[in-house]
Amino acid sequence: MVFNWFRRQFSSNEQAAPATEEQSTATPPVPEPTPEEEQREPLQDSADYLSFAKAAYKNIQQRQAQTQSVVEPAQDAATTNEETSIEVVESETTYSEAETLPSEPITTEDEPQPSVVPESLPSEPVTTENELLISDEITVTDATTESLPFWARAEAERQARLERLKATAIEEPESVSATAAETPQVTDEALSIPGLAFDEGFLWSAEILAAQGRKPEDISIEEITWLKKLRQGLDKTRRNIVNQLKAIVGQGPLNQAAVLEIEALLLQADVGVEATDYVINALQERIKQEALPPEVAIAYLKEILRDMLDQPLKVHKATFAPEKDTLNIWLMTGVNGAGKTTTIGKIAHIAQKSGYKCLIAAADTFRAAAVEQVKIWGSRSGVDVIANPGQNTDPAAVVFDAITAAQSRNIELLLVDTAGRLQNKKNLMDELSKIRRIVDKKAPNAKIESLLVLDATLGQNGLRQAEVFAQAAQLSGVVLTKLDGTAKGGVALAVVRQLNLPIRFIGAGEGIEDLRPFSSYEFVEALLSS
Ligand SMILES: Nc1nc2c(ncn2[C@@H]2O[C@H](COP(=O)(O)OP(=O)(O)OP(=O)(O)O)[C@@H](O)[C@H]2O)c(=O)[nH]1
Repeated sequence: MVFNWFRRQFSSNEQAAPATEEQSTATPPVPEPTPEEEQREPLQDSADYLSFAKAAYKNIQQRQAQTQSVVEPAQDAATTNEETSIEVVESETTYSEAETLPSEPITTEDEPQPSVVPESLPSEPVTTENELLISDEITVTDATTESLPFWARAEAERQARLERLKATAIEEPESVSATAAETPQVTDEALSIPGLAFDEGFLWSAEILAAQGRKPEDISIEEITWLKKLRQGLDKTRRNIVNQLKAIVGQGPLNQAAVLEIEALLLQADVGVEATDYVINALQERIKQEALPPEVAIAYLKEILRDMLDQPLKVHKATFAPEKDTLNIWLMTGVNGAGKTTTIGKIAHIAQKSGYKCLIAAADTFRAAAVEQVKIWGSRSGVDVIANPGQNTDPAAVVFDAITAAQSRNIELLLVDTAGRLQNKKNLMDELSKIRRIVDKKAPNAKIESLLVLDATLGQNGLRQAEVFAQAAQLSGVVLTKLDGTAKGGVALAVVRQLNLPIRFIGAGEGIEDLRPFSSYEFVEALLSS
């Protein structure tokens, strides 16, 4: 099964067979609600959301069952970090701008087949009739929960819902299982697909996807897994600011004193002065018009944060995906330790799984260890690496060889790991602009992107570094890494506000699956969710 992360669309025909070029080319961009979806009544209350989650869960179970019957279970090497054998092409070119560039392509081995990795498969056969027998109606919250502020009430309702889920076992209708009589009493385990429990995280993730107009049958296990990881990754930030924020907002109509408390909280979360001023001014403008009850205040705050995160998309293109059947070259910049190499491995992994032919250029030749590290990530993601064996060799030569190899192999996405040292701005700028000149000369028709990899745990310090790169590298976006490692996830707002660059991907863990395309809606919901 190919899930195209860059398009966030899971089309049923891909389910039948690995996505072909045409299918994955045909997959529509990130799901804008279709006309019928726009007409569809938005889900109203938690009963709707529960039905949606139940339908989504059942669909995932059915897809797993179909996959199980078609494909032998296969370990996803990338997720078990087993290293698959890949080709490391040693590039011998020495390159100076004075010389004419060598023309003949490098001889290449057969392209290793991209690993189509079926998802991990459930153990027990699952049938289509399996119904999660959960009472659809949600019991009206009792008096105790009524007295809670709205966000705590939602939590209490969710807990009640979860208890209800646990209390109602799945009963296999007689027709479904010949051995129904011997079927042991269904326990909690039946409520979960291996690796995907029907739990609070699932319900929250399904709600987020439903609110974006998705249909239950479109929900994929990959998206649910990522949303759960994103929310978990933002736990530190949420605990740090959100509970205080909701306590402030929950006291009643938002007033001037509360707004000042919010200002202190945002600064504490590394949102930065510029972004904080923007949020506070927007809130103050709004409370001049009307006193905001808690749930309205939180909803309005979410809207302000989303608008701020989407601001750069007025200048930069909204969707960020490699163009199919053409050479895309993504230059990855950032200081050492920001997570560049890890990010290259993660992007290579989702590119492979999304049906793109990918190649990596190890052009950060300053440290031999950095080249070795890129090779390790290449083997984890099953993507070949073009590297130069020499110590401290010319990065431009590696880029040249990598483009030659990419062109001869019809590669669609070439990821270039560039130097990250900030020894001084001039050297950095010279090196990056030289690489850019080669790319423009050697691959004039390629789609070029230049991404800054930024360590979220550095907070405002990271931003000062980012400003140097922003001048040197003609950046078209940011990859924000280590969100799981900081209580200052607010730095995402500062990045966007101060650099006016869109966040394109976020990293929330050291594993190869811990990076996904950025969605402002999902980020803000994970940040402010109860
Ligand atoms: N917790 C967490 N750790 C991360 C994340 N991304 C990268 N790391 C870790 O950060 C450290 C640095 O990552 P690298 O990819 O080596 O950083 P780099 O920018 O390539 O640094 P150099 O290799 O020195 O150029 C490694 O230990 C990674 O495992 C993330 O999203 N979360």
